[in-house]
Amino acid sequence: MLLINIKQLCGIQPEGKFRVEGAEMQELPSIENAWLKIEHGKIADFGSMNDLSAHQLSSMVSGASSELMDLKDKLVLPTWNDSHTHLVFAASREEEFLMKIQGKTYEEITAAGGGILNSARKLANTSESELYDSAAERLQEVMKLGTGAIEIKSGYGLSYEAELKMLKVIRRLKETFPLPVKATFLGAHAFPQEFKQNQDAYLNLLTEELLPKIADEGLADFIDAFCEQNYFSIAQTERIIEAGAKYGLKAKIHANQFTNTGATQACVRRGALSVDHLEVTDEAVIESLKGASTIATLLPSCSLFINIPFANARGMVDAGLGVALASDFNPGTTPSGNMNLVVALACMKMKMLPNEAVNAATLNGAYAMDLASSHGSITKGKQANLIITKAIPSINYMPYSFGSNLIDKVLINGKIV
Ligand SMILES: N=CN[C@@H](CCC(=O)O)C(=O)O
Ligand SMILES: [Zn+2]
Repeated sequence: MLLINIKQLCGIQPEGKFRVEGAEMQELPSIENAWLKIEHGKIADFGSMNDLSAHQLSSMVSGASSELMDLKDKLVLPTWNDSHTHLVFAASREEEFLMKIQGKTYEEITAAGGGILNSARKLANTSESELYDSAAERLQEVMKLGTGAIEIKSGYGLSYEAELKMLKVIRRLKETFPLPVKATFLGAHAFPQEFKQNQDAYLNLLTEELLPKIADEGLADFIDAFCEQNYFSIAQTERIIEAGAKYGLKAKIHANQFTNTGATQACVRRGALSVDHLEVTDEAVIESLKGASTIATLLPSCSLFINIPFANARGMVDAGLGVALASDFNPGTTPSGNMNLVVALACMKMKMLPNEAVNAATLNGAYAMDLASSHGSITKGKQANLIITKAIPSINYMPYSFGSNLIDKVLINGKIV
């Protein structure tokens, strides 16, 4: 396939560049009036139309005659890489939405029988095939909205059987969809009612029974815990991280969503791949991330939906950190997997410049899923997972015109989805 007359080819990075940080995030290296060639699902080559002689162009075009796209006035960029979702769930929770509109907080809704345990009750009575069908529908929808790689967590099972059921659904999504799907084991999402007074027994179930089984069947790529007051303490989270590490699972941890009690610092010390949320932070949190391999993953749609602070993206990037953006798609705090909205919110509510937000949602999102060697930028040899926009004036127009769908086509491995 050959794409020609691309108004702007955005997000070009050299091989070996796996994330962008600090001031570098403002750069979105691009070529105007570009071409790009796809072979075997990968980016084979690209360049400026201006550097092609008429002869070179005509021989390239005749070689690619089967699939030639003339993209005058359209932009091409890497697909969004959504590194934090809970896309497998049994049912929506719009009853909680009404409580929220009436002024109840997330904690109050949870205390009234909502929250994660509400989703777990619903999932316990839903079959694997029903779960697969609804998740597949959501995944198809977000792919069309530009998502070209995704992480999906368990965590609405909270029992031996139901956690495995969720992870098997994710495995089937991996097998049936063309985009990379990374599975994260989030058994430590909330304590089931029967373990509330015996938390150690639940941790034993997770680390001594479930983890060996999950590792044996290759059902997870990462491990996660909800490190928060009334959920998992720092010590419990550390135990989860260490247990995962024994089986080669890197940690991606829910941290600093509602309180700032040292969760991020503990995860950085233990070499987590990412710390996610970070709505409530201070200078010490930012300081702990400097020079770390751990990336901060920010979820602005969650802040919008449950009305909590937006993460201090500006402070983080100005301090030299790299940040990733993700959707947090889940039925409770973020019933949307639309990464275009995430990018727009990052600009409107977190003071990120459009170039920074695009980098955060593409290359840095890939980094947060260990996918940056194959995804996240326009680089020869990477997978041709690309967004082709409609005719728009500039990349800035994407977050600016936040209510419109500006995507014309999405290519995954060079094929239109
Ligand atoms: N904070 C923890 N987990 C989810 C919400 C889970 C739920 O309410 O169902 C989140 O990332 O926001
Ligand atoms: Zn989450």
